[in-house]
Amino acid sequence: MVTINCLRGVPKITYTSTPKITISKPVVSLFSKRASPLVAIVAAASFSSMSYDTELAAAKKAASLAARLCQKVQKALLQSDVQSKSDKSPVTVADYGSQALVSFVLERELPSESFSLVAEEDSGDLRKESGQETLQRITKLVNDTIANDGSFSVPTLTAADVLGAIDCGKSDGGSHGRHWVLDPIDGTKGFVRGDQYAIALALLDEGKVVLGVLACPNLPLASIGGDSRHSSDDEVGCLFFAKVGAGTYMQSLDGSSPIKVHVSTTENPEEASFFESFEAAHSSHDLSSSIANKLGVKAPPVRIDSQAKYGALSRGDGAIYLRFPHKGYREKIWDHAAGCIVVTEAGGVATDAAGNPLDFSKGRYLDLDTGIIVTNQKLMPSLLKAVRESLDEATSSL
Ligand SMILES: Nc1ncnc2c1ncn2[C@@H]1O[C@H](COP(=O)(O)O)[C@@H](O)[C@H]1OP(=O)(O)O
Ligand SMILES: [Mg+2]
Ligand SMILES: [Mg+2]
Ligand SMILES: [Mg+2]
Repeated sequence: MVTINCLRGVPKITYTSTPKITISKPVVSLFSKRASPLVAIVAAASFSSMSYDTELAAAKKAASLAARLCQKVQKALLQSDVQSKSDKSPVTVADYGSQALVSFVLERELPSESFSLVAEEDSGDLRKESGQETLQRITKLVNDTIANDGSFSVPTLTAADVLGAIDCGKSDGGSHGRHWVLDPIDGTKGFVRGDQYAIALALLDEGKVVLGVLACPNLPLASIGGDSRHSSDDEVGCLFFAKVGAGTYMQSLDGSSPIKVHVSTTENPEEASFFESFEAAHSSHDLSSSIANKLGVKAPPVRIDSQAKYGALSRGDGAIYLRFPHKGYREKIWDHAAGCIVVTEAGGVATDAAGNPLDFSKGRYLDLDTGIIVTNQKLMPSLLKAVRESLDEATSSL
């Protein structure tokens, strides 16, 4: 049985092997030219032989457009644009606007697809009386970005359309079918500070990440090597993309020709610089420092926000990424899905602290042992050993 869940009041179509088709809602959507059941059956039949080219093109377009919206907001960020969520983490008009735009673009560009989106933000706060001004600002940002792009002929979106597009991201994901996975702004704290952030979009098919796109508007096109700061002359704005079995590419967000990228091939930890979170509250800097010492890494850590770390690693700017959130924090799939395929298709390996591959099939959260480590194939065994020793020491000193 193949179940296609269409959100936003569009049809829920259920197929059984008979095939029996049930359409539980009328085919009505402002955005979609929805698939007929016949088209959907054909799509289901050719499921296993998909090349994901159309999906990748749609994902690149969605992330690039969202990046434009974010760049505009970051340039003139107002204090009133930043709010606090119930977990005390920040959210801005750009996080919401980016999520609405990506949701809108995917549905427009992939009209014959089932559409399930697992995304970070929800519209709860925007539906409150206190959220109305923010909602108007987001709606304007989304409409302005669509109008400036010029490739969609749609009526102006209403605030209700924008709320609906944001709430498409409520899917639970899982191991069956296809699910888009979105972090509309990964690294919101970096975004607010004027530093690095990423729009991270991936596609899961039967629980596996099959494509990923990372738009990193502030990441220099040239290597950031051992220094996360860059001069104002450096050209910035990178788009990384990867498809299962097809490698990882990078192009400028302005649309230069893509170049194939590869992780660092160094086997020598002394030459290997490592990335970690800018925010000490997101990852234990003490633990990474202990691991780096054991491994013999000489260079100081390169601290940058967001999945831009995975992008930079995929082109060999550094050789290791260490992430050890503090006790009680649960990693979400949208914080790693796109980055993971970008780095693995570039020849890297991403595992949890025990060396298990990251499993994106368990729903909205990653279920993992302690932390996330990323490096190349050659360095992974010695990195795992250093991680184990450092974790043992940290436990015995408690
Ligand atoms: N307390 C926390 N511990 C670890 N990661 C966090 C925490 N709070 C938010 N994050 C998420 O960590 C990621 C960025 O971390 P870093 O820049 O350190 O890699 C983001 O996905 C961010 O969410 P968000 O997407 O809301 O910015
Ligand atoms: Mg957040
Ligand atoms: Mg995030
Ligand atoms: Mg986010």
